[in-house]
Amino acid sequence: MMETIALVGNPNCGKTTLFNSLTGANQKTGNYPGITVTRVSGTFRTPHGNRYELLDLPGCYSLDPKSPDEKITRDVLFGSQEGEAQPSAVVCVVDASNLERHLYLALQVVDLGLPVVVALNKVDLAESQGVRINVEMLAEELGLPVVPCQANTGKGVIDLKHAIRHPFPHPAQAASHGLSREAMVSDEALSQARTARVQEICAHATRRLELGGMTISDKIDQVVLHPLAGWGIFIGLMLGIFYTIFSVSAYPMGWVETGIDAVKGLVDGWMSEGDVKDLVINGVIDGVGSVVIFLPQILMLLFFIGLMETTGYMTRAAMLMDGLMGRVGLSGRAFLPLMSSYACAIPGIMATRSMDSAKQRLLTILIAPWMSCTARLPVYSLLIGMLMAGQGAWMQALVLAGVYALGTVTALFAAWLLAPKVKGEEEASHFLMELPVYSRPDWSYIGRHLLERAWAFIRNAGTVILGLCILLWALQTYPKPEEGSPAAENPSLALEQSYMGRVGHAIEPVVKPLGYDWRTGTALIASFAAREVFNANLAISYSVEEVDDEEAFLERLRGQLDQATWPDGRKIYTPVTTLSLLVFFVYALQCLPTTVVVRRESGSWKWALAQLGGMSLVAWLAAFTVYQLGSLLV
Ligand SMILES: Nc1nc2c(ncn2[C@@H]2O[C@H](COP(=O)(O)OP(=O)(O)OP(=O)(O)O)[C@@H](O)[C@H]2O)c(=O)[nH]1
Ligand SMILES: [Mg+2]
Repeated sequence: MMETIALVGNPNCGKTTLFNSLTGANQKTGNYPGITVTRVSGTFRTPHGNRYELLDLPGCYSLDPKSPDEKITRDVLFGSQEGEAQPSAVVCVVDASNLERHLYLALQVVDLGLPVVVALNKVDLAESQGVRINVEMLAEELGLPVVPCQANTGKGVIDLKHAIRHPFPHPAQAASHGLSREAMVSDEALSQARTARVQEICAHATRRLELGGMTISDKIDQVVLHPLAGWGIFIGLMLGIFYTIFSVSAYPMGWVETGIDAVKGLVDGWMSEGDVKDLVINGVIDGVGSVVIFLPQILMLLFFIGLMETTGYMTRAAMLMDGLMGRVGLSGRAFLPLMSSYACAIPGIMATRSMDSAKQRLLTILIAPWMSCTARLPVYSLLIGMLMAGQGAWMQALVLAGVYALGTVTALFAAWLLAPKVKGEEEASHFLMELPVYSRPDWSYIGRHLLERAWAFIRNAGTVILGLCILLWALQTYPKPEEGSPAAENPSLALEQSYMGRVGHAIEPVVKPLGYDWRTGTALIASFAAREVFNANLAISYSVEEVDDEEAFLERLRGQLDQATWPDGRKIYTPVTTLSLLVFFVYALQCLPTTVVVRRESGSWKWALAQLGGMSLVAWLAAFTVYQLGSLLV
C-alpha cells in the first residue's frame, strides 16, 4: 500500500496551491481562509523514486477543533478518521510572513510524534514585508527539515520532494508528556509552553527590517474598507460586472449563435423531412442551443468571482458586509459561503463547514440557494432581454443587479425571521477574520478553473440537458394526430393534444394565476430537474410557431415567445408575465442536487424538505403577487 503524507497548516497558508503543484491537480484555491473544507487526495513521486499519496486538508489554527472542517484535519492526524490510516509523515506548511502564528500548529503536530517536514511557504511575501528568516537556524531550532518555497510559482517544490525521504526521521522533540493525544492538544500548560517556544524560535531565527510606513495592502484597505468609499467601490464593482456580462459577452455569444445557426443550416440541407429531422432541429439543436448560448455569460461571471477570490478582495467585501449581516443575526463568517453560492449553491453550502457555530451554519445553508446561481443566468438573460427589448446594456445590467439584490435581500430577511427558530447556542457575532495581503490575480489558476467549468457545462449540456430535450421533444410530438384530423394541419393543436399538452393542461390551474399558459407551466415543471431546461423547453414547444427565419437564434426565440397568444388573442408574454417569471426563478429551489447536499450537510431530511417546500411556496406567492398587482396597475 502507498504511504500517505498529509499537508497541514493554518488557513490560507498555501496548502492547496502546494498540493496542486505537487500532484498536478487543480483543486480550488483562493486568497482567503476556509476554502478547503474536506480531505482531498492525490499522488506524487519523489526524485528518490517513491510514490506517495498526498492529502490536502482543511486549514486549522490548532488541533483543538472548533468547526467541522477542522475536526477532519485532527481526525486524520490522529488516525481516527474512518477508513483512513494515520499518515506516515506530515508536511507542515507555514506562512513565512506570519511565522509566529503558524509555527504553533507545527509544534503541536511534532508533539503527536509524527515525522514532520516544514514547508516555509510565501517566502516572497515575507521578503517584501521585510521579514528575513535564517532557514538553517530555524531548522536547527525546530529539529526538523525546513524547505523554503513559493507554492504559487512552483519554486522550492523540487527541494521539498527531496526532503520527503525514507526513512522518515522521528522528530527530535516528540514527547508524550504522559498525556493522551486529546489532552495533549488541549492542555493549557502545554499550550503556553508551545507559545513561549515559538516566540523563542522566532527571536533566534528571524529578523524584521523596519520598512517604515504603511504597506501597499494597508493603503489599499484605507480606501476599500472606508465606510463610505468602500461601499461605493463595492456597488460600483457589482454594477460593472453585470454591465460587462451584458455588453462584452454579446460578442462571444454572437459566435456561438452563428455556430448554432450554421449547424442548423447544414442539418436542414442534409436530412430529409420526417420525425428524425424534426427531433434533431427542434429538439436537439434548439433545446441544447438555447442553453449553450449562455456559456459566455456564465464564464464571465465566474471569471470575476475568481478575480475577487484570488486577489483577496473577497475578504474585504465580507468585512464591509459584517455589520449588515450581524443585524439580521448572521455571523460575518456566513458571507464567504453565501458569496460562493452565486456561482453554485452546492460549493457554497459545503463551504459552511468552516463555520464554527452549528446554528449559524444551518441558517446559512437554509438561505444559500437564494443567492442567484449561474444556472439561473440563462433564464434571467432570456427574460430580461424580452423585458428590456431595445434598451441598452446599462439598463439590462441594472435590472439584473436588481434581480440579484432581490434574492440577497430576501435571504437576509429570511435569516432574520428564522434565527429565533433555529436552535443552537448563541454566539457572539464578532468577526475575527485575518485579512490576507492583496496579491496579483492568479491567472493560470483562473484560466484552468474556467476551462474546467466550461467543460463541465458542455458535458452537462451534452448529456443531461440533451437527454431531457429528447424526452421533452417526444412528449410534445406524440401521440401523433390522425391523418385528416384538424390537428394534423395545425401544429399548435397537435401540440395541445400531445402528452405534454395533456400534462400542461392538467397543471394550468396552478400556473394560470401567475400569468403563465400551459406551455410555460410545463417548462417550469421540467426546470425542477435543472433550471436551464426552462429555456430548452420554451425553445422546443414554441418552435411550432415559426417566425422570420432570418433572425439570429436568440432573437428568434424571443420573437416566438413575444408572438405567443392566449386563445382569445391576448399576448402571453407581457412585461408583467415576464416579471412574474423572473421573480419565480429568483425564489424557487429548482435543483435536486442542492436538496440532496442540504440533507447531507444538515444531517436531516426535515430541513432539506422544509427548505424545498418553503422556497417553492414563496416563489409561487411572490410570482402571484407580482402578476396580480401588475395586471391591476398596467
Ligand atoms: N505570494 C504568495 N502567495 C501564495 C504562495 N502560495 C500560495 N499563495 C496564495 O495564497 C492564497 C491561499 O492559497 P491556498 O492554497 O488556497 O491556501 P490553503 O492553505 O489551501 O487555504 P485553506 O484551504 O483555506 O486552508 C492563494 O491566493 C495563493 O495563490 C506563495 O508562495 N507566495
Ligand atoms: Mg486549501
